[in-house]
Amino acid sequence: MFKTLDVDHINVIFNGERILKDLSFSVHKGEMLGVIGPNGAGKSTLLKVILGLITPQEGKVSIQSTNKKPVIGYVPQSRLIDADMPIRAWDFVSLGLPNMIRPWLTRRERNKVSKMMEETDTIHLAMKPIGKLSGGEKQRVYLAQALARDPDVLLLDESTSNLDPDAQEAMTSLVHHLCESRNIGIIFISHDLHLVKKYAHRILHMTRGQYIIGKTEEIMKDEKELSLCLHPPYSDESITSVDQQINQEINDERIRTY
Ligand SMILES: Nc1ncnc2c1ncn2[C@@H]1O[C@H](COP(=O)(O)OP(=O)(O)OP(=O)(O)O)[C@@H](O)[C@H]1O
Repeated sequence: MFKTLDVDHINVIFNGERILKDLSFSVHKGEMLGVIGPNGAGKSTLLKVILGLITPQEGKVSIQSTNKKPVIGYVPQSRLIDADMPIRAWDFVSLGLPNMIRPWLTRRERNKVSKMMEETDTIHLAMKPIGKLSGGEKQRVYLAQALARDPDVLLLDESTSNLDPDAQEAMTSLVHHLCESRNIGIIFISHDLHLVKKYAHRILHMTRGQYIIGKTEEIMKDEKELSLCLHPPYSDESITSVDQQINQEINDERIRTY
């Protein structure tokens, strides 16, 4: 059973530039931490450090769990999957099972795959080729695959951002439900403040080298300011003369074409 994930004084430097600076926080069981911040703030880097894909120059990540080897599930924003890939959604989910050294599945493992697909409402897609599923269907299948490992911690990197608003809401609500029913820890990166506000228990707001972490209502107190900081308004002054020239050429082309 999962207890806590501790991120302890993490420092990451890329090409002499400090991307993560002395970042520390914890995620507890049954908690969903929303991570927000502008492009380049280091959000994905943080997830890669937790996954062990990037070794920080300083600091460490530890997971307290009754499992001898704590498991991390990961759902990316998207995956390159060939539309003609001859693999069914059911088999794709089974690839998430731990210790798959046999070429066959035991009855227990088969039941597990079916259960994960039922929980993520994808069982009706089980026999369809993965490449033929819609974006929203694929994301739910990726989630089922990540859950098949019985993760202590689940990491989602903008994993709903390609979906329409209803599908985003449905998937985030499902993840929120799984977090509480399985008592796992979830970290989800999102640029959608509405979703973060509704589903995160706490929020980590990252900017380059500066972090604020707190309860959702606390961080969202200045929602308008936060929104401006994450999505700066479009301004005519930011258009350079080169941009203007390109826009003019595009308009001229349109006039010529139509
Ligand atoms: N492997 C790497 N080598 C060098 N620089 C990197 C590497 N990975 C990321 N960076 C740089 O680190 C910074 C943070 O990148 P990161 O992907 O973590 O940002 P992010 O907050 O997830 O941004 P976004 O919201 O755009 O996804 C960026 O400037 C990026 O170019």
